[in-house]
Amino acid sequence: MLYTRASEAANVIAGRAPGPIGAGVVLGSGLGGLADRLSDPVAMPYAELPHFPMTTVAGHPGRLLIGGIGGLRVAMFQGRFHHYEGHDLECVTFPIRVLHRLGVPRVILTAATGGIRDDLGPGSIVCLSDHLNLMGVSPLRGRNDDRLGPRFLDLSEVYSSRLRSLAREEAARLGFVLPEGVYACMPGPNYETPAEIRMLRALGADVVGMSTVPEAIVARHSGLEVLGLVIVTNWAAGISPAPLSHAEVIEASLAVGGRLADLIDAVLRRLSTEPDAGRSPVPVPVP
Ligand SMILES: O=P(O)(O)O[C@@H]1C[C@H](O)[C@@H](CO)O1
Ligand code: HPA
Repeated sequence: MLYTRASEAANVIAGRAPGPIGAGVVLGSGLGGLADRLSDPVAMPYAELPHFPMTTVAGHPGRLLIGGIGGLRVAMFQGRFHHYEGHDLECVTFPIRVLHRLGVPRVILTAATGGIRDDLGPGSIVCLSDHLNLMGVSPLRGRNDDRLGPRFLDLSEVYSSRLRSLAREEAARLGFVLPEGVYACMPGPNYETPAEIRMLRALGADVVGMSTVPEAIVARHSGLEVLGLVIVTNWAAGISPAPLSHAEVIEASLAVGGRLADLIDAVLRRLSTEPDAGRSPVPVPVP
């Protein structure tokens, strides 16, 4: 059962890195370098954690690091699972269920994306205001376990307006404007066609990717606050003058990753000053 598996993984993690954790961060393609900001990190390869699958995509090393950033203990997933790798969405979102069982109150989701809106070219950092789930399935499909969250979940505000304005303020302090945008989640692994990008633009999408949305839905199901910060690594298909490639995505992520790391670092330091910063000495023992 998912609840039991997530609890077992949480128990092992809490045993190896005891103490409350104030935030989780999921690092997207080529963004793993953010983990270098952690002080005194404890590294746990996914292979050493119960029920974790293996990552298979370049730029997703596959380990969990727990360490400090400005007074806050943070759990960083250096590598995520994607639906297109063949994992079902329960598996893709397992790290979020584990954060919930660890009692972590919020998660920052990061990703590489293609830019659709005219002002969101390569190198842009975008704060997600909403999403379009075009994967064709919800990660909440199947029997609901009420211990994990409600059957029918309200998604009126997936991406916390409180965290969004905090991120905007911290970006301004760092000297740049943080635009907001709507993320369209496509199934992948192929990139989109130019006709699909025209469709996504007409639907109101600003950036496009192949992840993040299942994690965001499960995080809300679990009662976590969500902040989505993505980088634009390329113009989307049909807008880009050249064919798209994952090598280009990784290269662009590495180029902008430092600025995104500065922003996330600043947001986490700011959160560390909040009264509930290091919530919850769980995990709850497996029943
Ligand atoms: O894990 P993210 O969403 O950052 O990875 C993006 C989407 C695909 O996995 C890959 C395409 O280049 O990068
Ligand atoms: O153009 C893209 N499309 C989908 N996913 C992506 N991830 C990075 N760039 C893209």
